[in-house]
Amino acid sequence: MGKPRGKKNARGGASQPRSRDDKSNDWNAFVGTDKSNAGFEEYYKAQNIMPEGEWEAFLESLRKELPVTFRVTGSRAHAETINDIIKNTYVPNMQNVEFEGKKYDPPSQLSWYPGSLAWQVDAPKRVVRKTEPFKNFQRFLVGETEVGNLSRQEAVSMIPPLFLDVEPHHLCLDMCAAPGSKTAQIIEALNPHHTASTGLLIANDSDYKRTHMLVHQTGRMPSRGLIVTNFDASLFPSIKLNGGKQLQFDRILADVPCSGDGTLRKNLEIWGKWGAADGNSLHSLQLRILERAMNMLKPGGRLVYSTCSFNPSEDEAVISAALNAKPGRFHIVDVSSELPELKRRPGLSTWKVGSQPAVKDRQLVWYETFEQYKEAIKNGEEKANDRGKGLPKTLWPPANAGELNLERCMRLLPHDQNTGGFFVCVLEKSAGTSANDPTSIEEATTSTLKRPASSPPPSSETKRAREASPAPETSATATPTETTPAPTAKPEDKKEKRDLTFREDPLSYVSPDHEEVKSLIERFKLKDTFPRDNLMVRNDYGDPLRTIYMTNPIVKEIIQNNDYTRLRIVSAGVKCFARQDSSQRTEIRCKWRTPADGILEVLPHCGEGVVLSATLNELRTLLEDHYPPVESFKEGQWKTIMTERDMGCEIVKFEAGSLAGGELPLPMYLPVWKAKMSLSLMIDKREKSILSLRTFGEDICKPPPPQRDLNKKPEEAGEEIKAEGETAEVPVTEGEGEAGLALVGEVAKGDAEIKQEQVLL
Ligand SMILES: C[S@@+](CC[C@H](N)C(=O)[O-])C[C@H]1O[C@@H](n2cnc3c(N)ncnc32)[C@H](O)[C@@H]1O
Repeated sequence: MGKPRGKKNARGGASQPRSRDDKSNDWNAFVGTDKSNAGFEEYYKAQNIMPEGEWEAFLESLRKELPVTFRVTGSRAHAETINDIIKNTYVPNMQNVEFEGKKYDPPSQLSWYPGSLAWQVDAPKRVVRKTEPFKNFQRFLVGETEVGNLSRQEAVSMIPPLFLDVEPHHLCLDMCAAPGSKTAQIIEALNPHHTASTGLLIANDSDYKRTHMLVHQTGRMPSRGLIVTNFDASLFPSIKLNGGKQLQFDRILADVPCSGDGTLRKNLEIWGKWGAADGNSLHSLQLRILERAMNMLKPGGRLVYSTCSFNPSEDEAVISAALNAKPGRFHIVDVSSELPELKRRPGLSTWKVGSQPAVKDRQLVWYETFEQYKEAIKNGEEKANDRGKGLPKTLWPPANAGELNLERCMRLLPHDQNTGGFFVCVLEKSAGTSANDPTSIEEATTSTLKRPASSPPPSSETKRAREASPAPETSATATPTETTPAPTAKPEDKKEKRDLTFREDPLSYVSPDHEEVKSLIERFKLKDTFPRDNLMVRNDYGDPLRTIYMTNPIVKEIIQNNDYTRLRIVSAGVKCFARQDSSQRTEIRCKWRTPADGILEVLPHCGEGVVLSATLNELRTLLEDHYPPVESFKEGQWKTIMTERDMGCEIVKFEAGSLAGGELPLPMYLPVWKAKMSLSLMIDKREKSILSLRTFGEDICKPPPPQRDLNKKPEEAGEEIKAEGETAEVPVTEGEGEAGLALVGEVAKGDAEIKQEQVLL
């Protein structure tokens, strides 16, 4: 089976290859420009996805604007507090909102969502834009989403991870993960109280650019147990562990690319493009992804298969074909008692297969059986190809469909609870199943050679590491020195050949005795709990050059037993320390700061007196000026402490409360850089502005002074001299937008593409 062709649609699948402009298909004669599509109606009426009497309600619901829904991100210590703010501050203010003579309800909680942590806003966008209470609420939503306390997500899309039933020790795989909303839910489940999880999540997507969306998205919910990979999920490689063991997953989510007709309420273009061929052509890829997932699942493990398509050819047909490919080894789990308030429809045990040949009227042709279809091909009545492929036999209901418990699958219909459409099936592997499944397609699917080269050039970290370190051939035998320590011992010698088409930076672990690690331990008074042997860098030689990531032991085991290019690892762990470029570098004992992303990971290991307390007075000054002199702060404990502190990074806890014209509902941890005479809040300017708006109701941040070329003298660079000959220290992050903002314990990242998907209301 080939990859879907044509442009990608909202669900990452192939879109209708025949475009609206394809005159030969007489498109406009077939498809209305309004929200209707005769082929869609004919197809789904025939499928009996609901009783006939409900058809009009179904269509009517599909034509309505989809309500905005969002989750309070579950693993935050402050989730309840955020939920209470919505419930007790905003909702009461949104009673009795009237617009153009009509009353609109305030946001309501989704009854089926655990802990009532998910919300729905029914008011249409224009009401939100034009009425003060909703406008205020929107500002709150945008701010909290930016900092990662809320996550905008379609209600039905929240469902699959809930049925995955993830526990903190689980080894999980999210096969088609981008942009990452379900990935975030799995991370939350792995880290329920933001404790260091022993579990693993590999978040994978075949689209390289989208893996970077994943990296940004998961930056809001950093996890030491996270790896992001870039693979065709149907070819996902086997992963080696210590002692030659092979990794098997406790939980796998296969949220596969699909035709996406369940998203008709928000992707209106689907009304014009829908065709039965879309679902038919995706079936085989979906099946291969599901079968690959089945092979990698631990006996007794759970696998959730989901699509946002109503189409049985992408849903029940895939499930039954996969079950029949492994008779007796998997069963569909009866989850009718889980999430009892969630209305769902049972899966179908029989369905129809329709073909839409590329002829003028795009008439649907039904084929009762595969044999009938073959006969039609033979007689020349049907082209041998639907999208050039021919329909696979597995599209038709198998003879044993009635025995597979397909009714345990769930179809979410829009008119049941005012949502989009979705299909979810929970599968479990029998506990007695052999780990090495004899029908495993592993051998045939693990070769990275099959993957086209599509990687970007190496990043600056790699280049820098290559410049700073000996060439790989010689480094293996080089004697370790202070500055280029040997990589930590690996359990086995890596014999795998590198896939040179994959050009992300390598990963290696820093020696726990490295001088830079010692400087971190000294600066942050890191306790014995600090996982100093789990510090990873993005170069081959264990050199902490710019960024240090923290991983957990299972991630380390994977990285040390598998060539990173074979696994196509885009990122791993949490960015915990970033080197601070500074004009005063030589005088600074510890040249590392904690980026806001990683602050929560470092926090539990910090010794007494490391975390400094501050108020909104200090925050105001730090936001107003990029490098406020210590002098400029009000007299008090903060100023006294700051005057005495060594240069370097401080972790500051800004206490909750109302002060200085601002309000902070929850405490917030942020990194502050202490220079000789001045301070600097170490978040990027965009995040400063967001924080300012959120806390002080206005953007109080002055524009940053021009960045100084550190190779030039201040006077050459035209730099402002701050005080007593001290030059302003330009906080050099790894690119604007990279620094996160750890508010209420979590982080946010800027990413234009994610923003597009996440624009609230
Ligand atoms: C429905 S979206 C996934 C949505 C995601 N699970 C979420 O909740 O944010 C499908 C994703 O599958 C990816 N995809 C398409 N074909 C794939 C393949 N063969 N292997 C892995 N991912 C694939 C697309 O790039 C797209 O990001």
